[in-house]
Amino acid sequence: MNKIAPSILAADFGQLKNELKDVEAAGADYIHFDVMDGAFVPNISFGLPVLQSIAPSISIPIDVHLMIDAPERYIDAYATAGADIITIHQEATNHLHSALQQIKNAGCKAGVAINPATPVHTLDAIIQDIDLLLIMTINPGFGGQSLIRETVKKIAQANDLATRANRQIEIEVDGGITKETIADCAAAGANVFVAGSAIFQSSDRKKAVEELRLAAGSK
Ligand SMILES: O=C(CO)[C@@H](O)[C@H](O)COP(=O)(O)O
Repeated sequence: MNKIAPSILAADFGQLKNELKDVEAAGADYIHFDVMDGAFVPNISFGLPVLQSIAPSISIPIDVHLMIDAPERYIDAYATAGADIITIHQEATNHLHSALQQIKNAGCKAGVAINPATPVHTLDAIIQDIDLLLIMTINPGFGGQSLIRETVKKIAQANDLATRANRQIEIEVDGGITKETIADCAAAGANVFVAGSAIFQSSDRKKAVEELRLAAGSK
Protein backbone atom coordinates (compact mmCIF):
# COMPACT_ATOMS: atom_id res chain seq x y z
CA MET A 1 0.00 0.00 0.00
CA ASN A 2 1.22 3.50 -0.80
CA LYS A 3 2.18 5.63 2.19
CA ILE A 4 2.44 9.39 2.49
CA ALA A 5 5.07 10.69 4.93
CA PRO A 6 4.98 14.44 5.60
CA SER A 7 8.47 15.81 6.29
CA ILE A 8 8.24 18.12 9.28
CA LEU A 9 11.24 20.06 8.00
CA ALA A 10 8.67 22.16 6.15
CA ALA A 11 6.36 22.63 9.17
CA ASP A 12 5.96 25.78 11.25
CA PHE A 13 8.21 24.87 14.20
CA GLY A 14 6.49 27.40 16.45
CA GLN A 15 3.30 25.35 16.05
CA LEU A 16 4.85 21.91 15.75
CA LYS A 17 2.39 19.89 17.82
CA ASN A 18 -0.58 21.46 15.99
CA GLU A 19 1.13 20.89 12.66
CA LEU A 20 1.60 17.22 13.52
CA LYS A 21 -2.01 16.81 14.66
CA ASP A 22 -3.09 18.43 11.41
CA VAL A 23 -1.18 16.02 9.15
CA GLU A 24 -2.19 13.00 11.23
CA ALA A 25 -5.82 14.03 10.88
CA ALA A 26 -5.17 14.58 7.18
CA GLY A 27 -4.44 10.87 6.78
CA ALA A 28 -0.63 10.79 6.81
CA ASP A 29 0.86 7.31 7.22
CA TYR A 30 4.24 8.24 8.73
CA ILE A 31 5.80 11.36 10.22
CA HIS A 32 9.17 11.90 8.53
CA PHE A 33 11.71 13.40 10.95
CA ASP A 34 14.79 14.85 9.19
CA VAL A 35 17.88 15.08 11.38
CA MET A 36 20.78 17.12 9.91
CA ASP A 37 24.18 17.68 11.50
CA GLY A 38 25.75 20.45 9.41
CA ALA A 39 28.55 18.02 8.42
CA PHE A 40 27.07 15.16 6.39
CA VAL A 41 24.72 17.75 4.89
CA PRO A 42 25.22 21.53 4.75
CA ASN A 43 22.36 22.33 7.10
CA ILE A 44 21.37 21.79 10.74
CA SER A 45 17.76 20.93 11.56
CA PHE A 46 16.64 19.45 14.89
CA GLY A 47 17.44 16.41 16.98
CA LEU A 48 16.69 14.33 20.05
CA PRO A 49 14.98 16.88 22.32
CA VAL A 50 12.46 17.68 19.59
CA LEU A 51 11.74 13.99 18.99
CA GLN A 52 11.37 13.36 22.73
CA SER A 53 8.89 16.18 23.00
CA ILE A 54 6.68 15.28 20.02
CA ALA A 55 6.77 11.45 20.07
CA PRO A 56 4.25 10.97 22.91
CA SER A 57 1.59 12.89 20.98
CA ILE A 58 2.06 11.05 17.66
CA SER A 59 0.10 7.88 17.01
CA ILE A 60 1.44 6.99 13.54
CA PRO A 61 4.96 5.59 12.98
CA ILE A 62 7.85 8.04 13.20
CA ASP A 63 10.30 7.65 10.34
CA VAL A 64 13.62 9.15 11.44
CA HIS A 65 16.04 10.02 8.63
CA LEU A 66 19.51 10.55 10.06
CA MET A 67 21.49 12.79 7.70
CA ILE A 68 24.48 12.67 10.03
CA ASP A 69 28.02 11.32 9.95
CA ALA A 70 28.69 8.09 11.87
CA PRO A 71 24.99 7.59 12.73
CA GLU A 72 25.80 4.54 14.88
CA ARG A 73 26.66 7.02 17.66
CA TYR A 74 22.98 8.04 17.96
CA ILE A 75 20.88 5.04 16.89
CA ASP A 76 20.05 3.85 20.41
CA ALA A 77 19.15 7.35 21.58
CA TYR A 78 16.74 7.92 18.67
CA ALA A 79 15.14 4.53 19.23
CA THR A 80 14.62 5.34 22.92
CA ALA A 81 13.25 8.78 22.02
CA GLY A 82 10.42 7.23 19.96
CA ALA A 83 11.62 6.36 16.45
CA ASP A 84 9.85 3.45 14.75
CA ILE A 85 11.98 3.42 11.60
CA ILE A 86 15.59 4.65 11.56
CA THR A 87 17.19 5.33 8.20
CA ILE A 88 20.90 5.94 7.91
CA HIS A 89 22.97 6.88 4.87
CA GLN A 90 25.14 4.34 3.09
CA GLU A 91 27.64 7.18 2.58
CA ALA A 92 27.74 8.17 6.27
CA THR A 93 29.07 5.03 7.94
CA ASN A 94 32.01 2.67 7.50
CA HIS A 95 30.00 -0.07 9.19
CA LEU A 96 26.64 -0.30 7.48
CA HIS A 97 26.01 -3.96 8.34
CA SER A 98 26.58 -3.56 12.07
CA ALA A 99 24.69 -0.25 12.16
CA LEU A 100 21.63 -1.97 10.64
CA GLN A 101 21.83 -4.74 13.26
CA GLN A 102 22.06 -2.03 15.91
CA ILE A 103 18.83 -0.43 14.60
CA LYS A 104 17.01 -3.77 14.68
CA ASN A 105 18.34 -4.67 18.12
CA ALA A 106 16.97 -1.33 19.30
CA GLY A 107 13.50 -2.46 18.14
CA CYS A 108 13.18 -0.32 14.99
CA LYS A 109 12.84 -1.02 11.29
CA ALA A 110 16.17 -0.48 9.53
CA GLY A 111 16.39 1.86 6.55
CA VAL A 112 19.26 2.77 4.23
CA ALA A 113 19.28 5.98 2.20
CA ILE A 114 21.39 6.69 -0.86
CA ASN A 115 22.22 10.09 -2.32
CA PRO A 116 21.56 10.85 -6.00
CA ALA A 117 25.16 10.00 -6.99
CA THR A 118 25.29 6.66 -5.13
CA PRO A 119 24.44 3.62 -7.27
CA VAL A 120 21.83 1.11 -6.06
CA HIS A 121 24.25 -1.80 -6.65
CA THR A 122 26.32 -0.60 -3.65
CA LEU A 123 23.57 -2.24 -1.56
CA ASP A 124 23.78 -5.68 -3.25
CA ALA A 125 25.56 -7.27 -0.30
CA ILE A 126 23.29 -5.77 2.34
CA ILE A 127 19.79 -6.04 0.87
CA GLN A 128 18.88 -8.95 3.20
CA ASP A 129 19.33 -6.62 6.18
CA ILE A 130 17.29 -3.68 4.89
CA ASP A 131 13.61 -3.07 5.74
CA LEU A 132 13.36 0.25 3.88
CA LEU A 133 15.45 1.65 1.03
CA LEU A 134 15.31 5.42 0.65
CA ILE A 135 16.18 6.79 -2.77
CA MET A 136 17.03 10.47 -2.34
CA THR A 137 15.50 12.30 -5.29
CA ILE A 138 17.36 15.50 -4.35
CA ASN A 139 20.72 16.20 -2.72
CA PRO A 140 19.83 16.10 0.98
CA GLY A 141 20.04 19.18 3.18
CA PHE A 142 17.18 21.44 2.19
CA GLY A 143 13.47 21.23 1.46
CA GLY A 144 11.83 22.87 -1.51
CA GLN A 145 14.18 21.55 -4.21
CA SER A 146 13.14 20.05 -7.55
CA LEU A 147 13.28 16.29 -8.06
CA ILE A 148 16.36 15.15 -10.02
CA ARG A 149 14.88 13.16 -12.92
CA GLU A 150 17.86 10.76 -13.20
CA THR A 151 17.06 9.39 -9.74
CA VAL A 152 13.75 7.91 -10.91
CA LYS A 153 15.47 5.03 -12.71
CA LYS A 154 17.18 4.16 -9.42
CA ILE A 155 13.74 3.47 -7.93
CA ALA A 156 13.20 0.74 -10.52
CA GLN A 157 16.71 -0.60 -9.85
CA ALA A 158 15.95 -0.72 -6.12
CA ASN A 159 12.75 -2.58 -6.85
CA ASP A 160 14.67 -5.10 -9.02
CA LEU A 161 17.28 -5.58 -6.32
CA ALA A 162 14.60 -6.35 -3.73
CA THR A 163 12.73 -8.69 -6.09
CA ARG A 164 15.91 -10.60 -7.00
CA ALA A 165 16.72 -10.99 -3.30
CA ASN A 166 13.13 -12.07 -2.60
CA ARG A 167 12.74 -9.22 -0.11
CA GLN A 168 9.50 -7.35 0.63
CA ILE A 169 10.92 -3.96 1.56
CA GLU A 170 9.56 -0.45 1.50
CA ILE A 171 10.96 1.77 -1.23
CA GLU A 172 10.82 5.39 -0.14
CA VAL A 173 11.49 8.54 -2.15
CA ASP A 174 12.33 11.93 -0.69
CA GLY A 175 12.76 15.35 -2.27
CA GLY A 176 10.68 17.31 -4.74
CA ILE A 177 7.68 14.98 -4.36
CA THR A 178 4.60 16.77 -5.63
CA LYS A 179 1.36 15.78 -7.29
CA GLU A 180 3.22 16.30 -10.58
CA THR A 181 6.24 14.06 -9.79
CA ILE A 182 4.74 11.36 -7.58
CA ALA A 183 3.17 9.26 -10.36
CA ASP A 184 6.50 8.54 -12.07
CA CYS A 185 8.03 7.53 -8.73
CA ALA A 186 5.09 5.23 -7.99
CA ALA A 187 5.23 3.71 -11.47
CA ALA A 188 8.94 2.99 -10.94
CA GLY A 189 8.12 1.07 -7.76
CA ALA A 190 8.23 3.48 -4.81
CA ASN A 191 5.59 2.99 -2.13
CA VAL A 192 6.53 5.54 0.57
CA PHE A 193 6.48 9.19 -0.46
CA VAL A 194 8.08 11.85 1.70
CA ALA A 195 6.67 15.30 1.03
CA GLY A 196 7.49 18.50 2.90
CA SER A 197 6.54 21.58 0.90
CA ALA A 198 3.72 19.87 -1.00
CA ILE A 199 1.91 19.24 2.30
CA PHE A 200 2.96 21.93 4.76
CA GLN A 201 2.77 24.80 2.28
CA SER A 202 -0.83 23.91 1.61
CA SER A 203 -3.46 25.47 3.88
CA ASP A 204 -5.59 22.34 3.41
CA ARG A 205 -3.34 19.44 4.45
CA LYS A 206 -6.10 16.85 4.03
CA LYS A 207 -6.56 17.89 0.43
CA ALA A 208 -2.78 17.91 -0.13
CA VAL A 209 -2.39 14.36 1.25
CA GLU A 210 -5.39 13.14 -0.76
CA GLU A 211 -4.10 14.71 -3.97
CA LEU A 212 -0.71 13.05 -3.52
CA ARG A 213 -2.34 9.69 -2.80
CA LEU A 214 -4.58 10.01 -5.81
CA ALA A 215 -1.73 11.04 -8.12
CA ALA A 216 0.38 8.09 -6.87
CA GLY A 217 -2.40 5.72 -7.92
CA SER A 218 -3.71 2.69 -6.08
CA LYS A 219 -1.33 0.11 -4.69
O1 LIG B 1 15.41 15.15 3.54
C1 LIG B 1 14.97 16.13 3.02
C2 LIG B 1 15.85 17.25 2.69
O2 LIG B 1 17.15 16.86 2.90
C3 LIG B 1 13.55 16.13 2.68
O3 LIG B 1 12.76 15.36 3.55
C4 LIG B 1 12.90 17.42 2.40
O4 LIG B 1 12.45 18.02 3.58
C5 LIG B 1 11.75 17.24 1.47
O5 LIG B 1 11.23 18.47 1.22
P1 LIG B 1 10.38 18.80 -0.08
O6 LIG B 1 11.27 18.60 -1.26
O7 LIG B 1 9.22 17.85 -0.08
O8 LIG B 1 9.99 20.22 0.16
